[in-house]
Amino acid sequence: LFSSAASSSTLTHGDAASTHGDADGVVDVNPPRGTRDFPPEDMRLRTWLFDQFREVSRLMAFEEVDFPVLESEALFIRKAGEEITQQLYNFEDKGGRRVVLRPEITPSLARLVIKQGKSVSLPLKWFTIGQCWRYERMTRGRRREHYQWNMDIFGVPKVRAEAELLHAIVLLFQRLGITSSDVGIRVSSRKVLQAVLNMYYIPEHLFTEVCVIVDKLGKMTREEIEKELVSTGLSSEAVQGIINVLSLKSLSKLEEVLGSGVEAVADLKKLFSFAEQYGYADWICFDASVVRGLAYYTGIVFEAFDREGKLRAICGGGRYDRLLSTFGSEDIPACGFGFGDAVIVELLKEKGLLPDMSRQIDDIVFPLDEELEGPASSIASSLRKKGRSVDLVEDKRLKWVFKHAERINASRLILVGNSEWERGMVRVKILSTREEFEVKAGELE
Ligand SMILES: CC(=O)Nc1cnc2ccccc2c1
Repeated sequence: LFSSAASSSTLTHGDAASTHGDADGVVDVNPPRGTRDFPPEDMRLRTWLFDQFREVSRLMAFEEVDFPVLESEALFIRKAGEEITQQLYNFEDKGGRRVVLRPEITPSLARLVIKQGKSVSLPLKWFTIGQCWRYERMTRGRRREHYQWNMDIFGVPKVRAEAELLHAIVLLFQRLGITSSDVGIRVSSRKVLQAVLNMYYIPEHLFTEVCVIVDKLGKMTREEIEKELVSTGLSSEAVQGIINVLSLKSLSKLEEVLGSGVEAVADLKKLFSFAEQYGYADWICFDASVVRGLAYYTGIVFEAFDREGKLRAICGGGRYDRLLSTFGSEDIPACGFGFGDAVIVELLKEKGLLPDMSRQIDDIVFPLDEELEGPASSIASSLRKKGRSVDLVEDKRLKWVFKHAERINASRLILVGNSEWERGMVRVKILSTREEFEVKAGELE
């Protein structure tokens, strides 16, 4: 989905002195820094991907919802030091209101659930595909926007909700031709970290902060993580305890460390047994280092990764049972995931799985001279009413039309010529077989 907006091409107006644009009247044709245009070919790929998101949402019986990209800043002010809240695309509008271009979707979902209040019956299964924004100093040249598919379940406290979400993710990968040898999904629970902090009598209020720090494992060295953890006031033995547990990759080892009967272990065991029943067990693996970087997760968390380790996380999510109370409402148990539009396309390119994105049109209708433009239009109109996509072409030489027909993969070329039209006929050329014949204009379909 990357459009080649690299060159700083500029558009010169006919009248260089045009009023809008820069001093010398030229307009920069590139979109704002960190954003993309979607010219037709890129848009066909994006539409194809979003159609896959929609089809999986339909299979899972989720309902589509939507929200403004613009939200109150208050929805995203959190104190846990997450990267996403330190890069808010925020500003003050002309009414003096603090607003943001949303960096994520979940808070908007929570807002709507609260707003709908008593009028919705639980469980709710909602999905949306929406653009999200961040404002980064351009030092890193990264994108400032991307599109995310979000699937969320409200009102199901047990891990069968997470099992449903994982099924949606696996269904999506399978639809794209990705297998469990290409991609895995690391699964853990924040209750693992909670249990460790309890073992070291660490106060509850440090939990979220520790999660955000630990999420940087893999992006920062172990020493840096330890330093950050110590700076929150943790004892060095607590830090060692955390680091050790986070390196665990087997549930039985985890049970040895945390003891049996710990909720985290029970949840994960149940989830892995559900995975067997769904038939996606070979897609998931326990990995205690998965915590995800969002402050509000409270339970199971997961992220999909490419097994070659070349790319960033493909998608991720988890349980967030306490988010609504941070907005002053009664809590409703919830879990969900976000699936971005960028990494998945890089993966498809890597695996040679990008679909053929060429155009396809049913018919080209072409009047062979000017006074036949009227009849050509009536033919185009009747074909379109029958559901045929018609490209009505005029003011072109026949040679161009044949080239154009190939370029847009037209199935038929319908030529409206004088000699045929006088007899109420048109000439039809089937472009795949080259066969050509005359048809009564009224019998075209
Ligand atoms: C790979 C990519 O484009 N990431 C990306 C791009 N824009 C964002 C904007 C908001 C939040 C996360 C974002 C993440």
